[in-house]
Amino acid sequence: MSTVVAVDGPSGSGKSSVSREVARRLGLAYLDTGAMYRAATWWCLDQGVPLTDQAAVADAVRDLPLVVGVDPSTPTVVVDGRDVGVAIRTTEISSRVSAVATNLDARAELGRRQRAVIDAERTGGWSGGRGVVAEGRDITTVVAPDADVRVLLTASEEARLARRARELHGTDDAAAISATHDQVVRRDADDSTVVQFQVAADGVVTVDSSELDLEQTVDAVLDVVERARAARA
Ligand SMILES: Nc1ncnc2c1ncn2[C@@H]1O[C@H](COP(=O)(O)OP(=O)(O)OP(=O)(O)O)[C@@H](O)[C@H]1O
Ligand SMILES: Nc1ccn([C@H]2C[C@H](O)[C@@H](COP(=O)(O)O)O2)c(=O)n1
Repeated sequence: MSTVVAVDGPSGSGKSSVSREVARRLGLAYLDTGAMYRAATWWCLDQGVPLTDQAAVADAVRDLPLVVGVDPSTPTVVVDGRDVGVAIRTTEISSRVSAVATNLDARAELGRRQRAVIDAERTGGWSGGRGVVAEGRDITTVVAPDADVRVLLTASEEARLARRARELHGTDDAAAISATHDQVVRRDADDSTVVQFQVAADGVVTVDSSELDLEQTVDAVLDVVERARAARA
């Protein structure tokens, strides 16, 4: 029986690192939906589409030539034949991606593609139909509300800022925290105007990683999956 695991949460809560490792350990596919929003943003900029032009962004996203690879050991993001795995992680993309993420037509198109990937992995696909861990902001609520396991991965703002600062600047001193504010707090505030990922919806299990390290957080999510599987058996 295949398993679909949906993970949402704010920036820096650990969704990507934790979901990828959970997928790897369970032999499931891994879908990073934030990477799709980032790829769409990269494409708009590459094509000279002004991010302030909502209709033009929606058109560009509808035609986005995107292929995502869902092997958790080597997830890939390819746009128009170009590997953009590194390019979509730049500060410029991080600071501009909310313009695409708050475009409702772009959300509809990317959500449709995400559902197609999840359905393919549920029934066949990369891991032979064993399932998928899909993470983002609206997977538990909009994209896959019917997932077998739904998790909201949270952490305090303080913990999330410190993690991102260490990742980007190698330190979590005051200057690094200040430089990270836009990528975590401002971005979440903008994204929250169109999607709810701060509070767990009904039936969604909250895992708070504020006081956990990465390994402990992976174990906590694996525990939620195991309990859901046991309840299903
Ligand atoms: N429980 C944890 N304890 C300490 N560090 C963690 C923990 N979880 C993740 N990290 C680290 O925090 C950073 C952010 O994690 P990650 O990119 O997985 O977050 P995210 O929720 O996917 O963020 P975003 O939505 O902005 O992409 C990474 O450097 C990661 O290694
Ligand atoms: N399901 C999703 C996934 C992502 N987003 C938005 C929110 C972020 O600003 C952006 C990039 O995500 P990240 O790579 O930082 O997780 O994409 C969304 O709105 N819905």
